[in-house]
Amino acid sequence: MKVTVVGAGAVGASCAEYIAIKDFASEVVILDIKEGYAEGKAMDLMQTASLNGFDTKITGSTNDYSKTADSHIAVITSGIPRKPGMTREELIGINAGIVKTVSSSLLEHSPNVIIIVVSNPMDTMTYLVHKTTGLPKNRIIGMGGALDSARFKYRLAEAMEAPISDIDGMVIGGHSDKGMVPLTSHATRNSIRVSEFLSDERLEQVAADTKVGGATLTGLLGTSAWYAPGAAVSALVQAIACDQKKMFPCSTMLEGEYGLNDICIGVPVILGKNGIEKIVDIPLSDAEKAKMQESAEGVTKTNGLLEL
Ligand SMILES: NC(=O)c1ccc[n+]([C@@H]2O[C@H](COP(=O)([O-])OP(=O)(O)OC[C@H]3O[C@@H](n4cnc5c(N)ncnc54)[C@H](O)[C@@H]3O)[C@@H](O)[C@H]2O)c1
Ligand SMILES: O=C(O)C[C@H](O)C(=O)O
Repeated sequence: MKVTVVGAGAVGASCAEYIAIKDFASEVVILDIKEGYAEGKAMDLMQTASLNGFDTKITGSTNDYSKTADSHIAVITSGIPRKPGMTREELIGINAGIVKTVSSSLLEHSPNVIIIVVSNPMDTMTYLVHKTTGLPKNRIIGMGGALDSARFKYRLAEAMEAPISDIDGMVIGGHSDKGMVPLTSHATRNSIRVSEFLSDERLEQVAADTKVGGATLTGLLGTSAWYAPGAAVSALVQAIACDQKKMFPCSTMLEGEYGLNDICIGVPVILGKNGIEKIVDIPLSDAEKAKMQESAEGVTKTNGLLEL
């Protein structure tokens, strides 16, 4: 199983590291446009192999896509991250051009590849890859919901003073400060609804903190986060590579599901060897439906900025 990670920056390197440590891929190619950068990251990571006990071969490439040939899965992390005070949507001007060029270069050398889009604004970048590559929808996956759900579980565990392994919960909707829809009424601690443990006010605070999870970290770090994003991407890559049939919220092209059409937005999907093998269309409460609709309007507005 060969995996390519485009962008050797913070998220790309973190994701390559987690993939290697889990040791399920035979090869990870990291590619970056910056001369020598991907080669350097690959060499540094390879020098952790004997310490961390993995056999995955990691190689680097300065913009030479022939080295990515016949990849099964490719992750696009190339592009600029936001700075404190910015929204993800503000990145569209630079990142759209990068994502368009990168996806077409990947496909030249790996016509059967499954693409995971990470660059922001992620839902719109996922839509762009659909519109410009014409790939079947199961092979284009936007990563956002897996990360947002991990942050939701972190905030729930914090509020309940519970171990995170006790918590289950999911965030759907757009991967944006305003567009996320944490499914608070479905979240549980060992199958008991979290509303049994937390007041409505505390749950609202958890949801609010979850939605600005990325912005909070950007404020603290001066650039956006990478450990949890890298871990979230590696979980999706593993689900596909190992045909796990695991469910994650991912940005996918909707054709009527959740009452939405011609939009990529986060909903639960089953991931296996074919990429997105099923969209799980769960019933939402009226309040959740309204939030999902509002989120979709935000994503559609950003999609309107694309030059297609
Ligand atoms: N979807 C998510 O949940 C999520 C999470 C975290 C970050 N992100 C996004 O991921 C992107 C990367 O974030 P980061 O922190 O790793 O940024 P970074 O600046 O650390 O790394 C980006 C890398 O992309 C490279 N690059 C730029 N243009 C390229 C091209 N045409 N081809 C190949 N490489 C190119 C740069 O040289 C750089 O090394 C940002 O857009 C960020 O907003 C998304
Ligand atoms: O917050 C960002 O801009 C990066 C990413 O989307 C995140 O949620 O960490």
